[in-house]
Amino acid sequence: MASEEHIIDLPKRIYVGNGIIDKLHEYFYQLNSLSPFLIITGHNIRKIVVSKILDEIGNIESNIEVEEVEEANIDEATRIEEIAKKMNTNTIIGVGGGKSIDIAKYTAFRLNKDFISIPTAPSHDGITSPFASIKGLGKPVSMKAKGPMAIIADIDIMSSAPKRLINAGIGDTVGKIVAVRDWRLAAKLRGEYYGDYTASLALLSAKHALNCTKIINRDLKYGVRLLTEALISSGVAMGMAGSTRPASGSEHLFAHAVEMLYPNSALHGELVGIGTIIMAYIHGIKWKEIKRALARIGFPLTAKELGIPREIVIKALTIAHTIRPERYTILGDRGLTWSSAEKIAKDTGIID
Ligand SMILES: NC(=O)C1=CN([C@@H]2O[C@H](COP(=O)(O)OP(=O)(O)OC[C@H]3O[C@@H](n4cnc5c(N)ncnc54)[C@H](OP(=O)(O)O)[C@@H]3O)[C@@H](O)[C@H]2O)C=CC1
Ligand SMILES: O=C(CO)COP(=O)(O)O
Ligand SMILES: [Zn+2]
Repeated sequence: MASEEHIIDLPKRIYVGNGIIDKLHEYFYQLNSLSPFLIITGHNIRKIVVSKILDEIGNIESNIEVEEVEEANIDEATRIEEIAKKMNTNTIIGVGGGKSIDIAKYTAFRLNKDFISIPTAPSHDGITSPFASIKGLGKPVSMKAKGPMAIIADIDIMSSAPKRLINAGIGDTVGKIVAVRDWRLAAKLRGEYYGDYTASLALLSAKHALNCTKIINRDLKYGVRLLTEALISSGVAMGMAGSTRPASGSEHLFAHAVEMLYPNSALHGELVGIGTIIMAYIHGIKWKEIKRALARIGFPLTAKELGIPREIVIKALTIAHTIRPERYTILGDRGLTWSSAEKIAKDTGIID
């Protein structure tokens, strides 16, 4: 069965390297980026990174505004959209983690402006993807947004992010092992279109993330570079598929369910990592190997370590299948019962 027609949304340029934030002015010139610029960032990143960006481009290009966001939710998105309209911006730049990047790309999509992605942590694969997770829009899953015209990934900055954020990026990426399995299952059982090429690309990212767990403890910068490339590539897979299907299956449904029931308790990638172990167990694939790899980097592997009550884990497993019923996964249409969810969470060591 052929997929529906869709536009493949890919970045024009990807800059990756050490200390490249100092070359920003040159890159903006190469990209022919149009001012006024609106920079979307978070409170911490404004101090650590945006000040450097302003030093680099601000003295030449004075037409810049900086706005901090607290959460990727619809209220913040609406506020930023009003600001962007008022200043008549042409280019929206997301500088930070997934939250700032998502608000930037969502606003750029709404107003049909250019979007530039400047990640400061390798914590999620939204760096490249033309999708954004905005809370308060009804469902906790991502929606269409603007893909970046360019990505500027400074490995020095990304390596200086807290270890927890780097580990979260590995968690988000190993999740593709399950996402692709779910997709294949949907193709077999439901006749859904399965994109072999984009699935392979997502799996390649997961393979590199697993490999990263052997490298990152002894060579942080090389490990972060490898991980960043895997995250970018996973975003490309989503852009090519025209959906998050290659990158999000039942492991993400579990993460979304926990986030709904117990908001802001853990990072997105941490929940995806736990979800991957659980769903790999249900699929009957290498869940122990994934768990061992994550243990190597000090990834939180229990609900206790994440500060999430065991009942939330079990409840999340029982409702995960209801979050995106149109996307078939190993959880099927009926999901897990309380007792089976409890057994699986115990067998995988996520709860006592
Ligand atoms: N669109 C997509 O396809 C995807 C979207 N996502 C979304 O991304 C979000 C998760 O992103 P994540 O990055 O984990 O979380 P956040 O963007 O919330 O960032 C977490 C924290 O890390 C801080 N931070 C970022 N970089 C650094 C750094 N270099 N040094 C010190 N602190 C830093 C941020 O600071 P500050 O407060 O200043 O920003 C923030 O406080 C979720 O909302 C998720 O849904 C995830 C995957 C894919
Ligand atoms: O987080 C994502 C991919 O890593 C996006 O997935 P969702 O479409 O489930 O929000
Ligand atoms: Zn994710």
